[in-house]
Amino acid sequence: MTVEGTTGTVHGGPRLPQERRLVTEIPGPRSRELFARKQSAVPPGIGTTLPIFVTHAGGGVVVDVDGNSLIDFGSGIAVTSVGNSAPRVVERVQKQVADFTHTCFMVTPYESYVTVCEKLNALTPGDHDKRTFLVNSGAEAVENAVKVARHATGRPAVVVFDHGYHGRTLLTMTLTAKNMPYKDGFGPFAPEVYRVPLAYPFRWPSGPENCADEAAAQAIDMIEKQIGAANVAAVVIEPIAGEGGFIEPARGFLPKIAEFCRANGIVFVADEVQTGFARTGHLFACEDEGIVPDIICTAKGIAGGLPLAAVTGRAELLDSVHASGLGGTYGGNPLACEAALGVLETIEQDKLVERAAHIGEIMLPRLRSLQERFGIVGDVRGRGAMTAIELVVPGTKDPLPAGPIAARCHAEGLLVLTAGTYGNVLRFLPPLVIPDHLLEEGLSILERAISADQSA
Ligand SMILES: Cc1ncc(COP(=O)(O)O)c(CNCCCC(=O)O)c1O
Repeated sequence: MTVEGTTGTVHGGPRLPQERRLVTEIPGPRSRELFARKQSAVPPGIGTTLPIFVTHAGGGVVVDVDGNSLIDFGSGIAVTSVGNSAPRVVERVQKQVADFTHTCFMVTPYESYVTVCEKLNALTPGDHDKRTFLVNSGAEAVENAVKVARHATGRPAVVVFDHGYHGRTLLTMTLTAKNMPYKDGFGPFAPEVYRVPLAYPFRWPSGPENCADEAAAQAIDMIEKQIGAANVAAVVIEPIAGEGGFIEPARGFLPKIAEFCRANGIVFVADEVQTGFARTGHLFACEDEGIVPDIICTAKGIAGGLPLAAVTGRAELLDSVHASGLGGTYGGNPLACEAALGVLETIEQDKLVERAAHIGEIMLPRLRSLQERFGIVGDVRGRGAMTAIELVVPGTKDPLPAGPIAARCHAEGLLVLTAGTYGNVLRFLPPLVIPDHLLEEGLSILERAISADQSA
């Protein structure tokens, strides 16, 4: 079956009508009832971007309990890249769930775990000998990457960057930059974590042209003078900062940092939890500047919604850990492993890397036209199906909250997410299988939301 607007034949394809359909206000009455129950059962610390309660999802839409069909520009935060309930994922998981649901790979292993690791060892950047092990979340993957780096190097320090996001566990919360909502009140934090500047072109003081060289020089100087390069186990960086605001580091920055790590025996850890698995128009975002990380952490898009994450790295690093020094009960659950195999098949057979690049070719020009028309659009950035606009007071770099425009989009049936250290970024993460007509319709809703905001 070919889904209109895709670059290939989408296996099976979404079973839901690929349309925006509003039959009530957003959220509708049934969702409002359910939200009241949520408020009585779930603490408010678990936030809600858009309080519609979902019953179905697939292709480029989510359908709620009131019968509304909304355009999905969120993918569950960059997770359902191959589409919700993607056919190959469903087929594999349905068979697996009827065979066995869990044995704990450390107790009695099973083939699918090994197959996933073999594929990640082959597909991730670099042709060196690699090993992979599987965990349950992005934070757990980053935690374990740091454990391995410290164990392999015998060094304590970890270097991260302004605007970085790495998770909500004690260590990954410490690695994360933004205080509210991620860190406030949860200290004391983990020791031996140090933060250096990120090459943020839009906000670099001397302008984007000098950003890569100056930011790299400042970061390296801080490492050498304040930490000591010989004390650093790992540098952890996102090839595109996700929660921090879809910041593409100025070109040249990542290669300089990677070279510094190589020259000083520092483990370069690429956190591709949000950028991985075709999202940016490459299978992995590191490929864009030819970066070969020593360790790469992946999650989100890896298993189409099933909880899975992976740590893939140089064999000599991962093999340095003593027997049973790594692990966890559920890591590499068989259902999630089958889902991951379905995802990898779908990415390859439905040419979703090319599809992501195509989505970027549609979205970025439209976002740049918004920048030309509306002064509040201060920056347009991103790659493939991971793009964003940063909102500012016209003529300044002063942040404008993205929430009100996101709310206008939600009311019109477009699910969009915000991001950014300053809460002023609208980010766009559509499923890679979204049909072109829904992309176009979603962009038109965004344009109307910005225009209405300007008129308000
Ligand atoms: C780069 C990068 N590394 C690590 C993580 C953490 O991945 P987990 O699977 O959420 O633990 C993320 C998760 N990003 C979404 C966070 C949602 C929220 O908690 O508000 C990421 O983007």
